[in-house]
Amino acid sequence: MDDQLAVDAVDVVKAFGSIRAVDEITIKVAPGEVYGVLGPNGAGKTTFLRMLLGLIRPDSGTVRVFGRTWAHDGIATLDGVAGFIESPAFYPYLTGRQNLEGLGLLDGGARSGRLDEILEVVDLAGRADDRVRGYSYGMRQRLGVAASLIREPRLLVLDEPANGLDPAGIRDMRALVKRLADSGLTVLLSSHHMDEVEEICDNVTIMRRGEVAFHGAIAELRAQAPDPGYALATTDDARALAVAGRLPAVTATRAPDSGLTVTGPEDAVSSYVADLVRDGIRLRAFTPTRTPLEQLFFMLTDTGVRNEEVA
Ligand SMILES: Nc1ncnc2c1ncn2[C@@H]1O[C@H](COP(=O)(O)OP(=O)(O)OP(=O)(O)O)[C@@H](O)[C@H]1O
Repeated sequence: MDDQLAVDAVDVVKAFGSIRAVDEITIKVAPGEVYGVLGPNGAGKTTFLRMLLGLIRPDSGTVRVFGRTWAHDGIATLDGVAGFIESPAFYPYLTGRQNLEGLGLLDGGARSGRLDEILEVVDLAGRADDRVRGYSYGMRQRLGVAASLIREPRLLVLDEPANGLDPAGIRDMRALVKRLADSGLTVLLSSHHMDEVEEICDNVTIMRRGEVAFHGAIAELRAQAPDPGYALATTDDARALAVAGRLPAVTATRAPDSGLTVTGPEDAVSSYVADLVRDGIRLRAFTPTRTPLEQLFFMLTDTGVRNEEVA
């Protein structure tokens, strides 16, 4: 049964000196799913992905990819696996297509028409004959995905593919991963931003200092998320606090600098705002702080929980 899994990593440990970068991690990825490995800087995501790509070996535990292990199958473990760690490197003075042709030759030559298909999928067909020197960072990242696709993998491993991209670049990368998943490819990607993965991943593992802080479906994670939080500034914050005191579902506290931090279910917060307006208190600012999922992510990974009262 487990041979059917794209990734079946069990109790994997990897230490660098005294640092247990990956500490008994178990991750199982079914074929065809998009799986997210999330965590703040230094959580161990890249170390785990490097083990999947065969760049380093685990100290203990087993990493099976489509049923194969390094101990038993050696280099064949990587059949059907492709991806990149950090940013891919290309020859800037060659075009995107020439770079892919060169990489294709290293792999024994891509089949005829394959490069055109790939360039279409990564949305670079119109720029394929421009030099990479003129590509945006987002285009280079997509060319990196294109390079991985030459080998016609069944599993694509991407380390923080949206890192360093602007919002449009993030949107394009997300759309690309969705297209690849729709074509049946299994994708395992890492990220340190909840909002990058929540729309595209079926399941996630959230890592904290090498260990699993959460493991399961995004829907399950949503169910555990706290109420949303808002930054509020009014013409009379003292009275606004008093109004909140009358509403059991809403919590308002003074923010460290100025204004108030308000948390509560969306409906209750809407009623609170209506009460403020009715009492003649005007709003100067009312902005969401973090989405509930982001808030949960920060709580699970102990990284800078700003709104303690949400916990
Ligand atoms: N080759 C190495 N030698 C020594 N320590 C390492 C090595 N690779 C990783 N580490 C350490 O292992 C821990 C996990 O690092 P890793 O790069 O896997 O985290 P990450 O979650 O990918 O973080 P980031 O988002 O910053 O890439 C860190 O403390 C890191 O300093």
